[in-house]
Amino acid sequence: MEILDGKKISNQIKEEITVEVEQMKERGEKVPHLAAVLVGNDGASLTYVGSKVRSCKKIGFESTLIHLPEETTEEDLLKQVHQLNNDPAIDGYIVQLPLPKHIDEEKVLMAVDPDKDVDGFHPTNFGKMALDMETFISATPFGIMELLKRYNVDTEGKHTVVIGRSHIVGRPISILMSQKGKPGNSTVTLAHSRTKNLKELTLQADIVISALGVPKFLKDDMVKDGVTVIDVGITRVADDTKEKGYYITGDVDFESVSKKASFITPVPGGVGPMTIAMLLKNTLLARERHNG
Ligand SMILES: Nc1nc(=O)c2c([nH]1)NC[C@@H]1CN(c3ccc(C(=O)N[C@@H](CCC(=O)O)C(=O)O)cc3)C=[N+]21
Repeated sequence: MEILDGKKISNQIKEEITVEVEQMKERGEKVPHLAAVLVGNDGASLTYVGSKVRSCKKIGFESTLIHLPEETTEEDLLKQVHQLNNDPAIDGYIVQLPLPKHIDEEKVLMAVDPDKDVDGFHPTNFGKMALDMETFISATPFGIMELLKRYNVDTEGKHTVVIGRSHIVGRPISILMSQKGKPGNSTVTLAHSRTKNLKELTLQADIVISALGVPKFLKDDMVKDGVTVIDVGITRVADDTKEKGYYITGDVDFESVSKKASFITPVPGGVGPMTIAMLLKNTLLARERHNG
């Protein structure tokens, strides 16, 4: 069994980006500038956005955090989005999800300039991704593909079962895994909450990608020997004995499933840190495009 060490690989990627940023500086070019918009005070969102900003500092990017109150109106948020679209100093930005209930997420994501959409959530970028065109690929699926690539996990002709059909993980990763390329060329089954024979499917899977958000959902009796398991679920479980008041767990019952797996991602330290690294990678690509 080999651990797909997202923490380690994400640090490698960040080091690679740091070198590129230094070269940009030497050429007298502007360095990448990432902005993040956060509405409200969701604990997990604060952690992620904080971690993105810290990473920017570490690798030499400029960063801007726009923290708006929970009561921000949709209109005001859209104004902020247009401001970012029109600000030549900003290469790319993200609007952290989830947004408060009174704001129409789709409307906001549609307003983001596709050329600055380093999350790859805009329909233009999602469409390009689905059509094998060069574009910003959403950070989480991009991170999973990069992890498989760097560990040389063989996906060619293998059966991949994706659990979860979200727009930001399940749907795009099902497309990427089926595309031509390495990694890729996989036969994909996209399972979700209405799937009836899930266990039957996962037992056939060479690769299981779980993006469900249900702690310890995937058990060892649901997978075959030698399976590759990618755990995208990150759930905070309240626990007073922990310093932070919670612990983090994935969709996978790691202890039992890892005994059968040939490759497996841990939580924390797997897909999460890769997501941040690939967001930075997309921002670097945005800057390179703007530099021409
Ligand atoms: N516009 C937008 N883009 C996103 O990419 C986006 C988003 N909204 N909303 C929420 C999800 C989730 N997400 C994570 C990023 C890093 C970790 C991460 O670094 N996790 C650490 C643990 C961090 C912790 O302590 O909670 C780990 O798995 O090791 C997790 C999850 C990005 N997302």
